[in-house]
Amino acid sequence: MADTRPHHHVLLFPFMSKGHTIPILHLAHLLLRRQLSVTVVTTPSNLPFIAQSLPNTAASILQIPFPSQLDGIPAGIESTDKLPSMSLFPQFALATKLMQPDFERLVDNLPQPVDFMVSDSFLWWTLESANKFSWIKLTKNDFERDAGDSEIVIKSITASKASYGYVINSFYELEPVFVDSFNNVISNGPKAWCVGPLCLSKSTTPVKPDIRQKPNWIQWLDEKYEQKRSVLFVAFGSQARVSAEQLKEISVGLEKSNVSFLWVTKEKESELGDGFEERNRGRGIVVREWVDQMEILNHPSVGGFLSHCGWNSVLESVSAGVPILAWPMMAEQHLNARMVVEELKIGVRVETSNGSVRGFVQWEGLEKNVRDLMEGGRGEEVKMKVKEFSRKAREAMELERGSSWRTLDLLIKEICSKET
Ligand SMILES: O=c1ccn([C@@H]2O[C@H](COP(=O)(O)OP(=O)(O)O[C@H]3O[C@H](CO)[C@@H](O)[C@H](O)[C@H]3O)[C@@H](O)[C@H]2O)c(=O)[nH]1
Repeated sequence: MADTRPHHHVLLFPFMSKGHTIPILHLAHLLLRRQLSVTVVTTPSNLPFIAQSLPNTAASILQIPFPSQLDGIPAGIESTDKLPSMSLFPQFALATKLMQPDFERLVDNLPQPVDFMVSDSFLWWTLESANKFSWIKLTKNDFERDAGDSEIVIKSITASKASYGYVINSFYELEPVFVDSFNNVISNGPKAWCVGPLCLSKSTTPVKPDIRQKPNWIQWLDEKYEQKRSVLFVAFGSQARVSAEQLKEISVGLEKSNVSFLWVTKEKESELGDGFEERNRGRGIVVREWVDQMEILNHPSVGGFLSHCGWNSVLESVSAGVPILAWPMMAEQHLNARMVVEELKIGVRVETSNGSVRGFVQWEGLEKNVRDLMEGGRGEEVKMKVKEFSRKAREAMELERGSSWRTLDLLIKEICSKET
């Protein structure tokens, strides 16, 4: 007999920041593949990005307005990567609380009851909403070291600690010691559930053949592959802002290194140094559009990643088996970089002129580090190690057998059996 039980319904509410939204959308794919009903809540300007990331799926995407007339936040900005300055981040995050009445109204009117919600700890107030509806809330654990004891961090941590569990975008085999000690020693409350890397969440069986025109940077990478050139991919995520002085050092360092590079940046040519692109034509390419970073990292010509160590970028590089040149800039990226270089040994770290982890990076040091990664030296060692973790990442996500797949199954089972 056909199974006529209603599918469990999950509500996802990503924070309005690309680096926070993307992994939750990957989680949506994993839930949809298990036949769960998925509803994603967002704001009008963020809706197209979400819809584009969940094409041809049964997910429903609902919107609530983003608060207007906020002090210091220009009208129309609904995502942190569009903020004129990252110093406005706390105001932006705190303002999301104004969405609470609309959010609760939306939930009240959903056609299907919600079994559980996964939201972001920066939307700390959703825990309060969840409790009003007697829900169980899951959050991801994200400590912002730089933010110290700011109001938003305190709210976020308080809500996380009171949640049912932490959905962690990682896999057990990447950091078993940390997962075990967190679950068995550190946390006497919510447990960490490693269900990633979420960037590997989509089924590998293509639904239909890829008939799109390849973007010009992928065609460029194809050429480099034919020329047997190994390419350094350079990208600093969706939020990090690099100072004008630092940009110049990067462009000089890349130019002097003689290494092929693909640099994704929003900066104009004048910021990188006049004539930079012309002088490096053939050897390097600068891309100012939104790219498919996973597609680039998985291209066979990409041999290294100069990264700010945003956690998504780290996991994407691990999944693709690409070693990292770690240049942490803000938030928890310094911790991630230590993990990459010192614990996992899948990357090297950029040298700063004064030896401090937050110091200025001069082109001479960068040139040396780039060569070290791309032309042997430490490169070979870290390359072998990252390939090993890439294999383990894929195994963790294997249908029904992988550790992350099974962890998510267990989590769903545990929550859905509790509420009856
Ligand atoms: O042109 C682009 C630019 C970015 N990305 C994607 O955007 C995401 C960027 O995420 P991440 O590498 O984590 O960087 P941030 O956006 O800077 O991430 C923020 O959120 C992360 C997760 O909480 C934190 O680890 C970081 O410190 C914080 O800066 C990744 O999935 C990239 O693949 C693209 O696909 N195309």
